[in-house]
Amino acid sequence: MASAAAPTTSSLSLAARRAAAVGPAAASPLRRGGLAAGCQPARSLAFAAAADPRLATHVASRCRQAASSSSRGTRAVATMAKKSVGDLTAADLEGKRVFVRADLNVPLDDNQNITDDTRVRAAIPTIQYLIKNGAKVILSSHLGRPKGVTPKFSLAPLVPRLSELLGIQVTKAEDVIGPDVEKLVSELPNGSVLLLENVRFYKEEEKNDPEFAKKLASLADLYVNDAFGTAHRAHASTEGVTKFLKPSVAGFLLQKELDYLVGAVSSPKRPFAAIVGGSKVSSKIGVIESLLEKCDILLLGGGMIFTFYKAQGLSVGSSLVEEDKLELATSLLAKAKEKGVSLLLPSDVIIADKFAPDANSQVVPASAIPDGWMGLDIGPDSVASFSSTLETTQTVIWNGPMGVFEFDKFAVGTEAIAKKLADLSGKGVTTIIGGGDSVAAVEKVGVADVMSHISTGGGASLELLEGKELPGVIALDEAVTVAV
Ligand SMILES: Nc1ncnc2c1ncn2[C@@H]1O[C@H](COP(=O)(O)OP(=O)(O)O)[C@@H](O)[C@H]1O
Ligand SMILES: O=C(OP(=O)(O)O)[C@H](O)COP(=O)(O)O
Repeated sequence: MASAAAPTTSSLSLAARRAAAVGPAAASPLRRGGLAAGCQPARSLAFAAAADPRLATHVASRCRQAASSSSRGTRAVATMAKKSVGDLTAADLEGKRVFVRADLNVPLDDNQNITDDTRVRAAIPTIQYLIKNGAKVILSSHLGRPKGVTPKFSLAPLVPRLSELLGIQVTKAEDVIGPDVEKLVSELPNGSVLLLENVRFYKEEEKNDPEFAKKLASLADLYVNDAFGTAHRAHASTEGVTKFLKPSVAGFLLQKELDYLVGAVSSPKRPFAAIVGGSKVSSKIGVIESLLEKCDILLLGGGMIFTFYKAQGLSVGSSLVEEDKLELATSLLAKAKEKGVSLLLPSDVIIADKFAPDANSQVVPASAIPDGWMGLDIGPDSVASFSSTLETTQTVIWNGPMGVFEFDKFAVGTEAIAKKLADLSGKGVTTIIGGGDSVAAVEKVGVADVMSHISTGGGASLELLEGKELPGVIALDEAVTVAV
């Protein structure tokens, strides 16, 4: 946009105002804490506003500050901000067929009962907004990784829960495309929902086949992507379809995820601590390197610490070690030093004589792991020092458990960190749980509700934290900015 005057984020303020009109339904059910008060990037501001109307006023004001404080910053708005479903009014939506891609990939038990409905609940605000504005919602998702049509991966078990949460009867199609689906779509009244069958029953979905994407698009007038958990996949229903449907906009859940995982992490309230755990350093290299650019404190736990210990010349017994990553571990330690990041490794560990829930265990200093024993959790001194370090922070992001938390005996460190973050969240610290096993740990402890943000995407959140762009986000329309 060529203008001598600095562009402002007027469109974001508009988004904020429109989001405010959405009402409480637009607030994500996952959101419990407040947004970081630190200077957020403008994209995050827009997303915060749309995802949570309570933030609208704050966001509009922050957007003005961002616009006036830095023309460089506002250029970033123009290139990064995505158009939001909250930008669409009843005039845009009434009677329109809206293709909504959600991530309803929920766990089912042997009787096809949903065992964790988090993703269903997280999808509701966007659908509710569309229904209330008179749209005809064509809802699409995958479930599992079926190879062709597989009855156990049908989306049928989602219908009762969706209907209950939305307060209307959701209709289900037996297919994804084709004449029967087209007929059902043509019969949809305003403010109704048609759930398509598992989009991965067509191999063309994962191949991002343009003809298949075109057929999906032909069902609708416009597109909303709210499938954060699948936004790192360039599939027909997440990326391909945007080439045939305009506008293509972000849903409220997608916005909220980006708000926290990009916004709060890029411009955090400081001190900003990252806790990274999990099994292997190799699967977290990207995220550690990226976080070292942003955080003040990095706490490491989980199986990866033994590669760091060994790189420092300590004996690690039969703990998990990636021999080919010893140099990398050394260079990450050096990078932390160079960046002035305070990197903490556990000072003690809980070791086991075998990898089993009933293994014999003992607590030893990190420097004294005997041969034949393996470290499966961080020890009590480490929990205490990690906790007191976390006390000093204002923003914490956590990805990966501190130990083998699936075994009760070695879940203590992970559970203690989960409780500490819950405690900090209650004191106003922004706490972000970045998907995957850390979410399972937080849920196991029963403190999920108090965290500022719990991501609904494991792989997607990891890619975002690594600084990667997600195809499902990139493909969406840019928010319009205007010069004043
Ligand atoms: N000390 C350890 N030794 C072996 N495995 C571990 C250890 N600590 C944690 N793990 C395992 O790491 C796994 C999670 O790793 P990862 O997939 O990288 O994390 P996330 O899913 O949070 O991204 C868990 O299954 C856990 O049992
Ligand atoms: O569950 C999902 O990802 P996650 O296990 O990384 O959170 C998403 O629904 C994506 O599924 P996929 O990894 O089969 O593409």
